[in-house]
Amino acid sequence: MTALLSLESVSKRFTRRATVEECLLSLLGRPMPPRSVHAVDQVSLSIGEGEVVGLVGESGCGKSTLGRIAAGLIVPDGGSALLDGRPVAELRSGRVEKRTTAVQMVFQDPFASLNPRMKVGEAIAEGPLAHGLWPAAERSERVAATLADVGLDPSYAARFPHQFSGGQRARIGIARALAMNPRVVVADEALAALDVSIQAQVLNTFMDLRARRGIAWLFISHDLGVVGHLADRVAIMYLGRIVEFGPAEAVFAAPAHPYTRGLIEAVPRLERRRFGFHPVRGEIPSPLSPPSGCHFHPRCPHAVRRCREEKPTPRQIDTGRMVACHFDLA
Ligand SMILES: Nc1ncnc2c1ncn2[C@@H]1O[C@H](COP(=O)(O)OP(=O)(O)OP(=O)(O)O)[C@@H](O)[C@H]1O
Repeated sequence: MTALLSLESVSKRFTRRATVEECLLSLLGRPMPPRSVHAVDQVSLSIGEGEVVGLVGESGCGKSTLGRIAAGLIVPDGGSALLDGRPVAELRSGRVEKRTTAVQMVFQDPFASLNPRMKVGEAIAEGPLAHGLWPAAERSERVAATLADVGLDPSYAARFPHQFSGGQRARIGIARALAMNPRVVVADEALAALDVSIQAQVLNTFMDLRARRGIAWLFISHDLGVVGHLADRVAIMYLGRIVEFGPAEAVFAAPAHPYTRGLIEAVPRLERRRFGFHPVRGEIPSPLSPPSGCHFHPRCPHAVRRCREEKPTPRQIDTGRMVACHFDLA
């Protein structure tokens, strides 16, 4: 499949300020803890037209940062994010000056960014009117059609944010993104706050939209079970790096990375045979001081000395499948 959106070896570091306590302790001779986080470390990923790619990993592994780079909201320190071969964001003095409207983002709580006094119809129309994507005269019809697209009654346009349930809010978040007529939507934990039954309904909306509108999705979640229902291909991320990537069915049927195996073992809802893999043990290490070599080695049941010393180079194991592990664990 030809890539519509491609991330090519993108990296992003964040530096935080030292706290007052850290400064005082350093005056007393205590070493300063690291202040720089390598949130995304040379990640390459592509999404084809109308494709759903799931991006999975534990909290803090860099999923949101990667999603924001894909949407042009964050400038990577290195590498590039391209839509149809063109940068998703134009920069001036290292800051985003202009970004494409063709990649939109949906967040876990889309209402956090909404003015509580603004009617939902106004909130949906705000972006497309500002970008000249809708003729002002067609505003009401366009809002109504967008609400209908996500399974909501067009009369909801006149209501205020607080009048909606969690599932409806999630749909309105999707509607705001759809109003921009995107080719790719980055959904960042868009279902995480919802009850399981509501999640299933909103998932159906995603699938329906994909079938009708041919939109590609980068679907970010810590929940492999949810991603398993939706994604064509899946990327597994661990401490800033993609450790496994491939067609979702193939990855779930025969996961090649010990971390993927551990995640699958931990998902009760996946209606798959149990593999007898080791569940992921221990806590995710601090991204401020990640382990040497393969970042996963302290939690890996197969780790040997080489894993502590050498960063695994991603390698192809099958058509369209990649794993970053020194060993063939099959
Ligand atoms: N603006 C920022 N400034 C400083 N550090 C940041 C910033 N944004 C993210 N980070 C750090 O980068 C790392 C990756 O964060 P990110 O939010 O991308 O991970 P995530 O996998 O999406 O986590 P979660 O699921 O908890 O949102 C974390 O250590 C986080 O603390």
